[in-house]
Amino acid sequence: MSRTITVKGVTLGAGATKICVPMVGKTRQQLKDEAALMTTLDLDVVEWRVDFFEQVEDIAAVKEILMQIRSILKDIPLLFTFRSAKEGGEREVSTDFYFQLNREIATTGQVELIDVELFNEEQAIEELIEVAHAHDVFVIISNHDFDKTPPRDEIVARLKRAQDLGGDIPKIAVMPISPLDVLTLLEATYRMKEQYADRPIITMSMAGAGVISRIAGEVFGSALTFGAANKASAPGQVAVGELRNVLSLLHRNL
Ligand SMILES: O=C1C[C@@](O)(C(=O)O)C[C@@H](O)[C@@H]1O
Repeated sequence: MSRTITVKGVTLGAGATKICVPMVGKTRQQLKDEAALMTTLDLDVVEWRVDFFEQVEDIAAVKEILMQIRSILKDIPLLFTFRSAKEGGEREVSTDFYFQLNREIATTGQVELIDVELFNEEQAIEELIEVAHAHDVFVIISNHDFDKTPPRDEIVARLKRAQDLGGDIPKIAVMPISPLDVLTLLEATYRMKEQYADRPIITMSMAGAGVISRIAGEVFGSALTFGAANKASAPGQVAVGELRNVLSLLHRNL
């Protein structure tokens, strides 16, 4: 497995931490406007958080607007994410629908990456990865804890599990209760990167105290950070322009 992943000319896992900005529109019009806004920002990857879309349960409608988003974004790499309510997203759907949606989108040729949540049946995840890879789509395997920060070794274990399942990019987002929790996340990130990871990983500690983790990725080993345009998709995301300045500052001094 390669230590870096390159999508449409953007390399994750080498150099400065890259920036991903989520689109959180509810309606078709909002999504089209948001996609146009994305093309004006200094970002590397766009995430479509499809759980915000009011017609998400209609796969044909999702595909139709996806084509339009794709044509507006042109060559910007696109990550497709349905974030379930239990992991901080906007809604819950059946597991069958969740996998069907991801499977169908992975085969459209319109997205470069999909996000699949780790806490699902192993076989279903492996089957989805197979379909995605057959269509040259990379798979992020993610986990989110909006209530707390698990112990360091548990964070590392989840990232390892995502790697062992065959995810191209293991990812975890956790909530700090105290600033020490942010250190726990950073230490877990560094450990994973140094001792186990053979591919890029993404980690973040959320909310205000966690902001430091969203900018320090290049130091500790997180390949991608999420910044906000109009509306954040999770607590602690900083504005994309400011984010680039700080990431560049760190990069120049490393
Ligand atoms: O998983 C993540 C990370 C995130 O939760 C964050 O904390 O920045 C934001 C989500 O949109 C994305 O899917």
